[in-house]
Amino acid sequence: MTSSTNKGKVNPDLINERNKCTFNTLELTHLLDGDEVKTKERKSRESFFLDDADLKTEVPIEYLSHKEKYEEAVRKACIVFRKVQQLQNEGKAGVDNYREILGGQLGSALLKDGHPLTLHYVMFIPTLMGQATIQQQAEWIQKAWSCNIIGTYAQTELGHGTFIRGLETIATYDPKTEEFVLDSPTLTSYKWWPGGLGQSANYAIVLAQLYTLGKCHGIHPFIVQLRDEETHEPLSGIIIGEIGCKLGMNTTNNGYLGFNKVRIPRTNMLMKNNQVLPDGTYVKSPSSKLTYGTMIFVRVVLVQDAATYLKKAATIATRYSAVRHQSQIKPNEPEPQIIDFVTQQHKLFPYIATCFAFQYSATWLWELYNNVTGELESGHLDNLPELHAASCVLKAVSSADAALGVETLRLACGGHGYMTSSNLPTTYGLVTAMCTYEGENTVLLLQTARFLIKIWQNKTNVTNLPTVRYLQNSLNRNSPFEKTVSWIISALQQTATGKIDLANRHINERVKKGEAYEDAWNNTSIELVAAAEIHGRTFIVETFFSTVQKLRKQTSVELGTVLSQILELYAVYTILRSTGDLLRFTRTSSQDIELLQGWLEELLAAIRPNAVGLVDSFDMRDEVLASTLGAYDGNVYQRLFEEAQKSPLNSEPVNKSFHLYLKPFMKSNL
Ligand SMILES: CCCCCCCCCCCCCCCCCCCCCC(=O)SCCNC(=O)CCNC(=O)[C@H](O)C(C)(C)COP(=O)(O)OP(=O)(O)OC[C@H]1O[C@@H](n2cnc3c(N)ncnc32)[C@H](O)[C@@H]1OP(=O)(O)O
Ligand SMILES: Cc1cc2nc3c(=O)[nH]c(=O)nc-3n(C[C@H](O)[C@H](O)[C@H](O)COP(=O)(O)OP(=O)(O)OC[C@H]3O[C@@H](n4cnc5c(N)ncnc54)[C@H](O)[C@@H]3O)c2cc1C
Repeated sequence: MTSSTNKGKVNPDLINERNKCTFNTLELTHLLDGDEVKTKERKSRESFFLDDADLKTEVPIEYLSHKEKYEEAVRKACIVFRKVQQLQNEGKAGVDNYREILGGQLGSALLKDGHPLTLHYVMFIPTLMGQATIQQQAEWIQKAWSCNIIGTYAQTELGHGTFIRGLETIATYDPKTEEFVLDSPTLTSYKWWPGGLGQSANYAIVLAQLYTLGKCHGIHPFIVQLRDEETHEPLSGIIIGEIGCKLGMNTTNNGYLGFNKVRIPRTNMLMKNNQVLPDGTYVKSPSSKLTYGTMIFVRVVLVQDAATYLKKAATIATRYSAVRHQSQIKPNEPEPQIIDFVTQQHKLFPYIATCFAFQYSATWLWELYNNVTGELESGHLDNLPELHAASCVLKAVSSADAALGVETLRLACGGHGYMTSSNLPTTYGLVTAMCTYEGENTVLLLQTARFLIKIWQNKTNVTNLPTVRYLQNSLNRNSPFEKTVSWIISALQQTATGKIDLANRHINERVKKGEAYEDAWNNTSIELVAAAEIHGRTFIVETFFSTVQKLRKQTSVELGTVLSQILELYAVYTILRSTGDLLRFTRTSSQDIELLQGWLEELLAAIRPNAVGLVDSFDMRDEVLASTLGAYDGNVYQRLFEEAQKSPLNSEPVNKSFHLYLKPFMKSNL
């Protein structure tokens, strides 16, 4: 295995685990990357960034002040972006590469607590590409690609993040000067949160309520210059700053922004979808939701990012569990590796399986996204609702499970998992943010529920809608328990259908009793969210199943067996999370649940010899893991001790506070 960059002696427990592994880890690495060539390319990109001496930080960032953290992050971000441009010029920077460079793989290795310029690539450029006219793209895109301007995406305000129709920033068209006047009429209308906005970006896409000829037309995107291109001073009428410390992502430079009657040319409204003509006439696009396109794009790419962060945490916790010994299983026997406790396996292995499950759903979603955006370009909007519903539920489920997974894996490392040097707390900070940004998860699940209920109520023909095809006939499917993934999928589908049907009945009952439909919806929303969630999980299991079926045709028998085991584990674990619903909505009996539990335990035992091999296959370099507990060589205790020496408190034998406070306190008597 080549993932190690650390030349230290490998811990004997890990050597033993690697010797036990029943499959070729390199074969799995290639499969996860796509093929051998892609693995080689990824590794060469990793070296290109990680071996650059200028991108290393001497002092752990945790010991820097807030300001120093930011300054160090900008220093590195500029080097990273320069290198990205170099890749671009060599034609080596596709979306997958940006994903690595900005997300959980390389991004979080280079800038551990967030990148102050990410929004430039993740939302600013994609919005220009998706919402600007050809002429506007000619004006802005090149400047943005070459980073002559750095942008962000300024949508959320102090008062509104979710309900974007309620945004208060105003852009009023003045036909006399052919300009828009941007204004923040209230404190709650100040933009609040955009990444890089504080001190980094000099441009932003600003979402504002458009007024022309006295009429409001809802929110629209505008490109707005915020700072002077030479001095970086805020332009006249721009009130700007950083929002302060957060649970995590403390180097992303999230900012606030207010406008005091700031004028921008008419041509700075992004007009691919809707237009304002010079005389102020408003020309409407076929769908008002096209303005929301960048949000869909980011939700889609986040599913892969959730998988990547989970891979990182799973690698750290699994390797640590192999080298950590504690307690006794039988008296007078040596202390076992903690990975031999079945409860520990239950914390680790389902999340290893989840990494695969999310990666395969992310690939599926990315393909759907490309197909549907291609159709949108030629004016076909038919598949947009399904893309929106699928991206909402997959973003919500993957980020929620990744956050829960990272926290579970942190707990699985006991006290040492609480050290920032384990990198699990910082990873949690990055992942839990995903549950909120780009659409708060409950809100997104309700969007998917809206789609599901609409289909259920209207008895829509679902033949051509892959994510909901199962709704056609699964309500009354009552097959007896079989120890197969197909049975689990069928039972999950039946459960999801039952929950959708029940939520729908409850809405109808409430309406019949005289409630307004919207109140009935709100009063049924606990059930609606639960229905959407199980619908999402069902889809993830189904996609995992069909992917493994395909992959098994090309893998060795040994790897094929392991892939089937982790698929089964993910499926059984998922269905057991819904035991209550299974008993309610299918003919599953209490004995069947016992059989499922037995199956889960068998799978944990079957996967045990390959656990380290599986996470080794993720092939995350030590610099990517950045963890005292997760390094390839497993030298956990040396690393913990070495990292502790970096604490500034250890640089002198006696701290001045002893003389200032402790000693007088200890010597004085009341
Ligand atoms: C450059 C090259 C490429 C390289 C790039 C490569 C990149 C790779 C990078 C990889 C590393 C990643 C690193 C990450 C770093 C972190 C970055 C952090 C970023 C964080 C940024 C943010 O955080 S940025 C703000 C996001 N802020 C939201 O996310 C607000 C949520 N809030 C709503 O999104 C709406 O407010 C909400 C609720 C829908 C209601 O909207 P609403 O009230 O208008 O609509 P209604 O509910 O009334 O629904 C009315 C009808 O619209 C339908 N509909 C609604 N939305 C639709 C839609 N999008 N598309 C179609 N249809 C839609 C709906 O289905 C209904 O349809 P119907 O009527 O037929 O049923
Ligand atoms: C780290 C981070 C980075 C961000 N970056 C950006 C950025 O670059 N650009 C940008 O514009 N924004 C950004 N945001 C803002 C982000 O998109 C919003 O915070 C997010 O959309 C949630 O909106 P909110 O904060 O208004 O939450 P709220 O909507 O106020 O949510 C609070 C609670 O209300 C509930 N709730 C709200 N509406 C409903 C409803 N209709 N039904 C049921 N429950 C509801 C939610 O479920 C939640 O429990 C960022 C946020 C974070 C945390």
